[in-house]
Amino acid sequence: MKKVYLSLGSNMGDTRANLKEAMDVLKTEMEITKVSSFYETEPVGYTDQDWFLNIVVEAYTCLEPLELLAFCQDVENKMKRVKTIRFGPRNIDVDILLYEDFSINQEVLTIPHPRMKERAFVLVPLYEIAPDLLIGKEPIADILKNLKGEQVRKLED
Ligand SMILES: Nc1ncnc2c1ncn2[C@@H]1O[C@H](COP(=O)(O)OP(=O)(O)OP(=O)(O)O)[C@@H](O)[C@H]1O
Ligand SMILES: Nc1nc2c(c(=O)[nH]1)N=C(CO)CN2
Repeated sequence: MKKVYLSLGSNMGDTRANLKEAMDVLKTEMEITKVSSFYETEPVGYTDQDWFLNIVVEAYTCLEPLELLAFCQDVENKMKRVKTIRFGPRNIDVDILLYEDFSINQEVLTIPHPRMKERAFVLVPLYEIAPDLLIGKEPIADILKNLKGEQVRKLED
């Protein structure tokens, strides 16, 4: 089993229900061992849209990296992903952040996720569940300290 971190986001429809449904489908191929709090987050990339609800999960899976990518896309397809423009509104988005200490740099799959170090909506929930994590060789705490990211608000349970 390989340890992975995934980012889930939604800003259309019942966003909390969408994230929960995505986790239920993910559980068919992985054991989810940690789930961050839910965070309301300012949109990044394309700002004229509703705030997102984001979480990060830690999970263990037998899927190889490209199988995991295809499975994340299956989850989105199963939920009939509505997606408009790049970085725009969507009912569900499932991205691979990290896969053990594996790295790959292809257009179809880049790990670590190519934009994760600039995104508070990824780093803040990730830090909550994995404060000692290294991203590449850098401690997540150091990356977060220097981040001038978008606003994120942790929701209480
Ligand atoms: N680590 C990764 N996780 C998920 N998709 C990836 C990853 N690396 C590359 N991709 C590729 O990115 C493509 C676009 O993914 P997607 O539609 O989710 O982008 P986006 O959500 O608009 O932007 P972003 O990736 O910045 O969140 C996918 O088809 C996939 O092949
Ligand atoms: N706050 C926030 N902004 C985003 C998000 C997301 O999940 N949260 N996903 C995007 C997909 O490209 C683009 N912008």
